[in-house]
Amino acid sequence: MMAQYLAIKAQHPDTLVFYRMGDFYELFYADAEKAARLLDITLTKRGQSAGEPVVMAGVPFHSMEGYLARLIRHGESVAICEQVGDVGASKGPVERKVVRVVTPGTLTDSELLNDKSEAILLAVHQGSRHRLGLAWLSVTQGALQLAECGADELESWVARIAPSELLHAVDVTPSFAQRLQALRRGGTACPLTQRPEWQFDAGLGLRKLLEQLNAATLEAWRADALEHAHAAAAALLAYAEHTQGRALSHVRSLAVQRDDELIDLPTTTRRNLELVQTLRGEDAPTLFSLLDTCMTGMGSRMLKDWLLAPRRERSEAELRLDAIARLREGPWQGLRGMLKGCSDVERITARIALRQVRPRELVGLCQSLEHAGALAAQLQGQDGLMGRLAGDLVPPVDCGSDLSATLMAEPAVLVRDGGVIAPGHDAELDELRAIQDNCDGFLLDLEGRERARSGIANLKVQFNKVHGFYIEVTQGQLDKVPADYRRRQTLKNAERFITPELKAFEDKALSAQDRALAREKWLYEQLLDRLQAHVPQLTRLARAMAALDALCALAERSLTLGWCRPQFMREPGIEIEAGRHPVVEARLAETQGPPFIANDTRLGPRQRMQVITGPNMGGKSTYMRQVAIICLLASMGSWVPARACRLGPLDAIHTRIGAADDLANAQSTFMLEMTEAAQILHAATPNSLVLMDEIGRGTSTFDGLALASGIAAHLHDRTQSFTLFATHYFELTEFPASHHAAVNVHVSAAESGADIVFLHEIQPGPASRSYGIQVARLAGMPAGVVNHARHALAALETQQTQAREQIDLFAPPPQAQAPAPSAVEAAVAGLDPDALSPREALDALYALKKLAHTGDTP
Ligand SMILES: Nc1ncnc2c1ncn2[C@@H]1O[C@H](COP(=O)(O)OP(=O)(O)OP(=O)(O)O)[C@@H](O)[C@H]1O
Repeated sequence: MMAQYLAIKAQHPDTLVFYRMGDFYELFYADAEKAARLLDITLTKRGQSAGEPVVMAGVPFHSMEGYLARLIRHGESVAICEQVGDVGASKGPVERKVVRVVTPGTLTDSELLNDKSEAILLAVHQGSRHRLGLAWLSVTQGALQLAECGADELESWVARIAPSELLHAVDVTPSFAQRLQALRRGGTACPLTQRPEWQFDAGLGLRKLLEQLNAATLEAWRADALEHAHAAAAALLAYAEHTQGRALSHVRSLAVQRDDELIDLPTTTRRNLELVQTLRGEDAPTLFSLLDTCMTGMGSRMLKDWLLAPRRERSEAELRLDAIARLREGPWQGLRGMLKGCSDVERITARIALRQVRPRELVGLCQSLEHAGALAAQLQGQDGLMGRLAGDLVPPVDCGSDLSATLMAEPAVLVRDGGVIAPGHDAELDELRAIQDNCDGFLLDLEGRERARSGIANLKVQFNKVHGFYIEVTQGQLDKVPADYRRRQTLKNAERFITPELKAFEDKALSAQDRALAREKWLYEQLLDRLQAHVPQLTRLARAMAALDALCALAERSLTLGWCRPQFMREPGIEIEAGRHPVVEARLAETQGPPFIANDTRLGPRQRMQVITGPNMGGKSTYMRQVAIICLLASMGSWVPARACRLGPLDAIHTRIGAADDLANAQSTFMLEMTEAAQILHAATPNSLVLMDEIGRGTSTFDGLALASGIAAHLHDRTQSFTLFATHYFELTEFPASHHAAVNVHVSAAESGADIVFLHEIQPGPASRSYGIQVARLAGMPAGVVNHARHALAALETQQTQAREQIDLFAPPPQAQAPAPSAVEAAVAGLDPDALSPREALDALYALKKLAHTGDTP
């Protein structure tokens, strides 16, 4: 057995092998030690192999899911090795095989997956000339995606794709290896899995893609020239198939992502805007947690996808806005009622294709198909997006009826336990089940008949596990035993017999159970075969259901939270009337705090930059974020928290807000701040929205102020992005005076005695002062400290007014002075070749040579 185990283990060196032995999965040696540590299970030693005791640890097969989930969370992969041969069929151990490999990126079990997010497997291929090929896939979604990018863009792509596992070739260049390690350290950490180099082969990838999509060329997807991505796809598909132990017949769609098609949302932006995670790394309250009132997991996943990958092109967003407008008018509540009981059709469909689906999931699918039919009927006659969804929601013909006719209404959890196939579906199964059910009746009947035949009144027909069925006759009655009784066993006071009739019954009854189980398994496989044909249509249906769910959630949000429909315009600009920050507003409402104060925003070609000043706690960050969030919501096709909103073209949202020390990457707060700012200055365009919050505060005042002014000038003059620039440097309020497209605004505050009241209103003009000391007082700073600070402030202010010298922070730097000519240059300039004799020319040449050598004047 150990030889068999070691042979299997050799094929899965980096994976924990769960080796099935009876009711347990056992792990051996290093695997056992690792599992014992991660799962807190007992390590034992048994027997000997090659002279050493065998170290092992096991988990019961029926609670495997829980253990698997914990291992996957630790980034481990597990190969599940089952007994596939018949016990006792051959000599030696039962044949065993790895039936599938569970890895973080290829999970399909509903118990192991988070229903609000996808497990995504990403393969990255290092191509030539610093280009990378990317291919990714969610096995449960069955949608392949390809992209190519520059090597330095890897991090932002990985952040956007958010993979659960990343594949790369064993041999990569040192610089690429460094990038991969940086990913591991960064916020986008995911397990890295190495695959053999030869699996990243472009030709192989192209062939596999064509096969998968059943197409002759990839032109229709504009993917035919993406060689690096083909290479990544080759490794991706090979690995996914390897883990599932079969081909992925449900993977039939392909999309190519080009970085100029999506609105760029760098990692920092996702983090700073708290789109799906708070700054502390929690799931709520975030923009997504506020938006997500979906009824199904697949709806939530689609909504998240819309939020994180908004398109620059607006036609799809317009369709969604139209659909939300329709839903608001009436049907959203009814539709949500129908969506409520629906199962995760998307994941169930993938599990059908992978033949891993469980009976109860299919019953769930059957009910969901009824709902889908009802939803389709409700949407009948609509045009636009809703019409498209209505078409896709029509269930495949006969699929539901087949499921309901084949399966019991409440089947057992696992097919191998039996009790899954409905009575009346299969005559043979019914007969086998009848034998089991009729057992008691038959025995009573036989007992009666035998008593009458033999005249033995206390004769009993019984069953035990060791001896099977028998007729028991007590000692005193043995002389009445009929001639066809055969002795089976002798006890002290009785004899046990068997008759040909009882023997025949025994054979039938005992085998009936096994045969019924085998028959059920076979019938279930037949059902799976029939369902394969419906997989493409079920996939479309699932996507439509998810989209409808997401749209209904957005319609509900827009009504409940009082949002408006945004308008897109061709001209550049961001115009928001009475905009609000939805998450801050919701939190204030929850805590019964003061109402949220709405603010207007008007940015356009003539007014591209707002320099925002005002007290701490005044609401600067909230205001800036709300503008970004409103732009993002509009771009994904959602209504927005405002009274009106008009939005011009948008290609990116960049943010530089606050600074958390990135100790893991050994970057100081200031270094990080400057790195992020530099990235923005390089990447932003006139169609980008840039939020800069208190840039420069991480260093000394003069350095900080000088840098902040330089950055503001660059954004204004060079990149010309739409910029919200919040600052505590009052000096920067002079910026708009010399920069035509910049204006001052401030968040208002009022003083009442020594206290300060925040009005949270954005008003034109610069703030008059900063109120830092009042805010500190509000925060509970000891009176002594506040008093000290007041005096110090007064002293500093007087000193500054006296010493103040008018410095023009924003004047362009003087041209660097042209360097003085070198000694050689000066000597050459003094020569007139026409006036030199050959001898003088030769002398001059020697002199120059010497000069160049010593740097001396001749
Ligand atoms: N428009 C608003 N209406 C009501 N309350 C608001 C508004 N804006 C901000 N607030 C409240 O004020 C708090 C502080 O806001 P915010 O963090 O935006 O201030 P800030 O000016 O950026 O402060 P700092 O300069 O210290 O970073 C918020 O948590 C919120 O509770």
